[in-house]
Amino acid sequence: MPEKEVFKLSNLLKSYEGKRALSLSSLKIKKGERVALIGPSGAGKTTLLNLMANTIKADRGEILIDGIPMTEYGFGKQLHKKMGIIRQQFDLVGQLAVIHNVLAGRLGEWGFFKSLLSLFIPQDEKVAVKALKRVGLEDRVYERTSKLSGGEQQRVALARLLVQHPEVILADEPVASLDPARAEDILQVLVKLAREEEQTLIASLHSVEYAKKYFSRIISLRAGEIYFDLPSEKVSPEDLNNLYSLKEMK
Ligand SMILES: Nc1ncnc2c1ncn2[C@@H]1O[C@H](COP(=O)(O)OP(=O)(O)OP(=O)(O)O)[C@@H](O)[C@H]1O
Repeated sequence: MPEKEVFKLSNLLKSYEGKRALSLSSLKIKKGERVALIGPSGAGKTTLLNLMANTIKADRGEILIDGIPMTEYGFGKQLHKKMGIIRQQFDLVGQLAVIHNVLAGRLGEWGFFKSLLSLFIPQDEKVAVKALKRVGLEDRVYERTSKLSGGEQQRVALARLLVQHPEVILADEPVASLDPARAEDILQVLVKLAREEEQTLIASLHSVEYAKKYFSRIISLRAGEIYFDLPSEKVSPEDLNNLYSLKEMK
């Protein structure tokens, strides 16, 4: 049986002020794949993730999610159920208790009043506590989020993802702002959770070492185009040298 494609991108073009940021003819990502996006600064990694998350629009081309055009999903609950996003800035509200930030993963499903009520009496508390247990923060549930370290805050963002339980996780530089030990720790948790939940994971990373260690497929971008797209174990030092060399840059 053929494996199911979560993403099928064709003839995509995105420019900013007339300058091409990303152009790709075809890209398919299968359900359950763990894909790392690598490449020099400005190569188009964030642009690609934002297009996949529907937070920006392409100038032309088509994105199919589970065979259905992105445009048919709109910005509603359906897409929220499908995709979760995690960024290096964590996108947490520091003044709120940890539990409220975790339960923000439910906002896409809750109506306005339930969301508002939850700020006073946390709704689905058990679900949030369970998620916090899985990321090792069960003793910080009611603490103010800003009091947590960067690594702990990123774990809160992971617990929020667990509560949201999307089919696909798009992670934009999820560990860039952490020190190397914490970065690896968070990446390990992220990959483990995605594997356990059978989620598709697509993450942009600056560390080639982590890309090779934790991801099965590496897509490299350079100057807005796919430079190579290979199983991790097939990526050679020469591929990487060429990818990051300054000489041939367009
Ligand atoms: N909002 C914007 N307005 C104008 N140009 C933009 C905008 N966002 C991105 N760009 C340009 O598009 C190109 C691709 O940027 P993008 O952020 O996708 O790269 P990246 O690979 O994620 O880089 P980095 O690793 O530094 O985060 C760059 O030339 C960038 O300057």
